[in-house]
Amino acid sequence: MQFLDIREAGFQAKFDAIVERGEESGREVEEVVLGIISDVRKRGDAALLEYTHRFDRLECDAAGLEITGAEFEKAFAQVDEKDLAALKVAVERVARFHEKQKQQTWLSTEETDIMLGQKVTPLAKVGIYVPGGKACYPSSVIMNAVPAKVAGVGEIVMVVPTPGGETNPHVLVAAKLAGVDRVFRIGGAQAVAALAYGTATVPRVDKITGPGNIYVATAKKLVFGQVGIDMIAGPSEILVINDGSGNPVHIAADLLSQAEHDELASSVLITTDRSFGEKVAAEVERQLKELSREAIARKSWESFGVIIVAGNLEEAVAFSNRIAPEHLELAVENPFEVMPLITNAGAIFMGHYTPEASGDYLAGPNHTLPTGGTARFFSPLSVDDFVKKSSLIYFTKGGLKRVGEDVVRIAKLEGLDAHGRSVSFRLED
Ligand SMILES: NC(=O)c1ccc[n+]([C@@H]2O[C@H](COP(=O)([O-])OP(=O)(O)OC[C@H]3O[C@@H](n4cnc5c(N)ncnc54)[C@H](O)[C@@H]3O)[C@@H](O)[C@H]2O)c1
Ligand SMILES: N[C@H](CO)Cc1c[nH]c[nH+]1
Ligand SMILES: [Zn+2]
Repeated sequence: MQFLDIREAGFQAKFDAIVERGEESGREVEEVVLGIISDVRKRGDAALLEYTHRFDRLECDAAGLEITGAEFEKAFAQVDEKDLAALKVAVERVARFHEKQKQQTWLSTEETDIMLGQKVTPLAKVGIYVPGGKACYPSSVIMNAVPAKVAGVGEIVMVVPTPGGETNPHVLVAAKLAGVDRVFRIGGAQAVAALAYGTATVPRVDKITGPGNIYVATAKKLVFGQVGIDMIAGPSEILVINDGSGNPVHIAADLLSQAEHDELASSVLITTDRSFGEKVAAEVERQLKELSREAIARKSWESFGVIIVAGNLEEAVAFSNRIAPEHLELAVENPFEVMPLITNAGAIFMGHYTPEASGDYLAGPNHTLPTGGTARFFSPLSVDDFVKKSSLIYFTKGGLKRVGEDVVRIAKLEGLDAHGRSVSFRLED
């Protein structure tokens, strides 16, 4: 972990290194992932099975890649009643939030002789990636499938790695509750390639959404164009802005909540109070020892954990905006005063009683969020990701007469005669 002060010599260089976190290793991963994608594209199921064996230690034939009805039934029998109820609460709250995002087809009749609008069409087939390498994520099933369902997607195909062939029953139950149509036990870059290009067993989809580790995030970036993608949602990140108020025990727990996801996860605290920062640093050390995933969280904290002491809240906000974190906690006295100053963040958690984990599971907004500074231009996963829009244009004869001459004029400016004639012929009618 690095403990930095904005006023210390060399701060800027150290800060820039934080912002550029992982760029070097990113290039190496890209080479590996490119190889996997082109292999799956060329050899289909045969390559998919080989990589699944190599990375997930799962040996089966192509038919064995799809989860069967009997496996879903077994999963429901294994799940505790209270756990099932909690998953249902999450589905219900996430659905209620995403219902508000739904957009309708519209036609404007502002002009009596011209009608303009937008037709909203759900995607026919989407692939949702549910991570499963180092942890199981029933919550990611819900966060991806529910908005797809709300949007009216025709078919939802889910992929999830099952290391050692262990299928997590909560993941399967969540898939059923959220309305997933088919589930394949594959993961990593090979699963993304299979969904992008299709194999004899795995259907090709129109868009791939969902979070994953650096291999998954890189694969999605590389297949973009062949298939739609939602965003780059890679290793988790949290940044906490603090003004000295609140409880260091809580903030340490919040920082570790993201560190425990992945050795590549990053946790940053920017505080205006040095002694608060020191207390959080000590508390993180104490809490690390209590975690079942201590090894992962410790590696992440040692490599990408940072505590920064800022001169004031404005300074803290400016640095946060440059980092553009996936999750931003405003652990300050008046979060609603700070929130308008935030320009780059995937999700903003406000106040001392809104731990980031509330959003991971069931607050309602999506937990699939942009990472690696991409919150500068990406938004959280939403219903919008599962629809496409077509423009609607209708001219009456009068409408064309009213604006047609200007069309002809602009066509002339571009030297495109046929364009102009397609209008002028009609004007002569
Ligand atoms: N940004 C978000 O919205 C969000 C949400 C949830 C989780 N996450 C992140 O998702 C990730 C989940 O990671 P995970 O590892 O548990 O599961 P994962 O499913 O993302 O990755 C597992 C797969 O990675 C591939 N892989 C692992 N090592 C490899 C190697 N050396 N070469 C090639 N491929 C390799 C394998 O194919 C394996 O199946 C974490 O980084 C977590 O922070 C992000
Ligand atoms: N924090 C993750 C997004 O970066 C989402 C998640 C799922 N389960 C727990 N956390
Ligand atoms: Zn989390």
